[in-house]
Amino acid sequence: MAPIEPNAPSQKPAPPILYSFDSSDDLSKKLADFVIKAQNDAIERRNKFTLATSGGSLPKMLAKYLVGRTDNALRWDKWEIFFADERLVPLDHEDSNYQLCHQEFFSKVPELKRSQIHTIDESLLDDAEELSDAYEKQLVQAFAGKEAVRNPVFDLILLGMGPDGHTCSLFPGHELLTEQDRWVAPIEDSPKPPPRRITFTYPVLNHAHRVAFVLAGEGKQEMLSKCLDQPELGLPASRVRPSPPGDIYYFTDHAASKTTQYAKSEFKL
Ligand SMILES: O=C1O[C@H](COP(=O)(O)O)[C@@H](O)[C@H](O)[C@H]1O
Repeated sequence: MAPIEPNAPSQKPAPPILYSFDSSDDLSKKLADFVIKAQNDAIERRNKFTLATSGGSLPKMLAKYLVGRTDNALRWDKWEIFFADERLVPLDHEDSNYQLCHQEFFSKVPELKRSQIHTIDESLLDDAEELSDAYEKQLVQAFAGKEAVRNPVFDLILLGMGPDGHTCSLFPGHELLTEQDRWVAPIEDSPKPPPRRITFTYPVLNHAHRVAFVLAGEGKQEMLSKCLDQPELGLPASRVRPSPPGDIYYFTDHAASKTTQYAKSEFKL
């Protein structure tokens, strides 16, 4: 999608910043602080906060310290939420990333209006190409409006990582790893069920202001090490390297970060 606008000067992406916390509870607490900081920066810049979230283990950790706060830190009316990937099932299906986020998060925030949450068009479930294009149009409306832009610039994209190194629905060895034109692409042969999905592509992931992987537990150890210590393997997750001035963060607990040799940073906002 969307050519136009001159290319940004090519600079090297910033190296990943790795945070490791004592527990997944501590991780959730710091993640909430980080999201609030991203929200505040975005509102100051553009008076809205664009967030893309993933499914899997992320929504629960994300919601833990964002839901039910009493400090008025959250400006829910400024949020605009997208899905970094979605499964092509009805929105109330147990495999739907929207449904998972709704259960764990959105349903517990009455201030969030349904119109602030960009879901797939269920009437297009039979046609992955058309559904994907329609979702991309929602991004175009949110980020381009009347102007043409080369890429959307999310304030924050939150990602998970599967045991094969996939992120969003970008899987090892898949042709979508080289997609450079579309912002959103269909995939009908996902090795992880369900097979039919849509996913953000690297042009979206790598133009965000902030991208954060959120990884807890021993099950994430091997892939985290491979991504950070051996980027030359080219795993889908390790290819997420936002162009300057974007930054990439890894929020982990000690169980996940036990074996990586990559330098850990002290968490500060
Ligand atoms: O299939 C998917 O998997 C990834 C990773 O999930 P996790 O349970 O290992 O955290 C997830 O980020 C993605 O949104 C989802 O569709």
